[in-house]
Amino acid sequence: MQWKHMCKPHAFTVHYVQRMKKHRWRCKAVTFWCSDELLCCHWLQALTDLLEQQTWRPKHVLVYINPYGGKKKGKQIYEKKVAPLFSLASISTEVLVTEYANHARDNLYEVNLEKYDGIVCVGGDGMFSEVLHGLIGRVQKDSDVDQNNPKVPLSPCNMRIGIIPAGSTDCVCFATVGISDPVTSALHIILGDCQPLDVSTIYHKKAFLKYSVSLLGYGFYGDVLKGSEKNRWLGPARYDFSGFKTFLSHHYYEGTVSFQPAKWAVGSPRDKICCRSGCYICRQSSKQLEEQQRAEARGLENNEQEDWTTIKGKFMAINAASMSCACPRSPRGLSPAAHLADGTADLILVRKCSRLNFLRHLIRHTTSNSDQFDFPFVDVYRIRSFQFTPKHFEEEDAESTDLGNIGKKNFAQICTDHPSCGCNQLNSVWNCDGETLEQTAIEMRVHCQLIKLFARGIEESQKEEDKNPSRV
Ligand SMILES: Nc1ncnc2c1ncn2[C@@H]1O[C@H](COP(=O)(O)OP(=O)(O)OP(=O)(O)O)[C@@H](O)[C@H]1O
Ligand SMILES: CCCCCCCCCCCCC/C=C/[C@@H](O)[C@H](CO)NC(C)=O
Ligand SMILES: [Ca+2]
Repeated sequence: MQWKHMCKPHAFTVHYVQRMKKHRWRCKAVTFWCSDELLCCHWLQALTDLLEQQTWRPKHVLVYINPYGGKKKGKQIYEKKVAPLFSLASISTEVLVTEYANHARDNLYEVNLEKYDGIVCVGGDGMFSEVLHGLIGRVQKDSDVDQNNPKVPLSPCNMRIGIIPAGSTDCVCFATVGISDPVTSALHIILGDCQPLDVSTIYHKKAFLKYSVSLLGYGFYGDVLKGSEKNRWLGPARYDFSGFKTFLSHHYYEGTVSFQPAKWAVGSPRDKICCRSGCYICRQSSKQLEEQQRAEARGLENNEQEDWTTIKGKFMAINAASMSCACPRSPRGLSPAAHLADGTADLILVRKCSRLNFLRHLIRHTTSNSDQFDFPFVDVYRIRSFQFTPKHFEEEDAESTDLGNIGKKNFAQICTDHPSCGCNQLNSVWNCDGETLEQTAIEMRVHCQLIKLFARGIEESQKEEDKNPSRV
């Protein structure tokens, strides 16, 4: 609210949020005036009191800006579009423009977090991942939890993170707000929205590697990312360029995938029930998971023995999506019915197939509305954890004494399987929320609602509500 000197004697202006098309929000203003000063003051006091009752709204936030993400406009976006809204909403800020990669992550280990009501991250998925690692790591350190020990439950983070999209894909922002738009995201922060989010931990030989909230992808999306890093100068277009090249190279990778299905989960990857604000599936699944964990703690169920499913094969892509992974390039996402806060991920296995078939699958998950899983070479499972071991790793483990032989044997296998393309690529890399992982043999486990964002999930559109009137 703001006092204004106007031609009328007494007036005040109320700024409010207006919903526009496609989940975009804008800030609008309406000015009230009257000739009675006392009445005007009463109104103003009543509104101020109401605002003060909204204790979930942040008052002081810590802002990290990556000046090099996306089109390198992070600083400009923040100064022109976000800072004026924060000041209008009386949110005070401390701003750190990062000077090197991992600056924000390292800073989060040192800073006095008690001073802040939230953290704001201006950048893309990579920058968000930095902040995520800094915050989760810091909370574990403060609560004496060893994040490197896969058996210890992690402490949840109550400090919310807001994402101002200024990257190339901005998948986490898009999938939690419904649009990549800095003003909309700033308004969600100002209103103090809260969206819990699942976080996956990734280990190599039981040693902690990374956290992930969106895509953990091997094969196609690993190769797209690896190729794109060489062409960072192309900005966001580097993904399309690398995507095209990766598609032409048509590699597949051999290995073994084992996973634990999320038996308690309500919903399945092909039920077409998308995660929306106040999602019923997330609420029910997280409740069931809590019950299951209590039973496990009492020793009624032994999760270590619980049935693992194992699939050996040749894969074009292995994608674990902890959320839909919707983004402007894939508006429904890699797994449209995956949920933000249900404690599960959708594991998508795309087995070796022809180029044409792979293209059909790609087109379905990037542009068309048809079911991308409706192919005989694609399988999808809702899981709580999974492991992947590439074929050569299994062999290396078995014959670790004779490395020369393994090299020859693997090269021979690739050449006979792939006579025409002459490829010699044994392994892909993992794409972990847009960062590459060095290790290929990994284990992933989902932690239900480990962090919270300043968001509310994607709001149901009128069309969706008409289709699913009784959902929420
Ligand atoms: N000052 C800096 N100099 C160099 N790199 C930085 C700096 N600050 C952050 N980074 C790193 O830049 C990387 C990419 O940033 P960001 O995610 O913002 O953009 P992007 O990669 O273009 O977008 P997306 O991840 O959405 O595809 C991150 O991994 C982050 O760690
Ligand atoms: C035949 C051409 C195909 C082009 C494919 C282009 C890429 C499509 C992008 C969909 C990605 C959705 C998953 C999001 C992943 C993000 O975590 C990550 C980092 O921002 N982005 C990418 C592209 O890996
Ligand atoms: Ca999930």
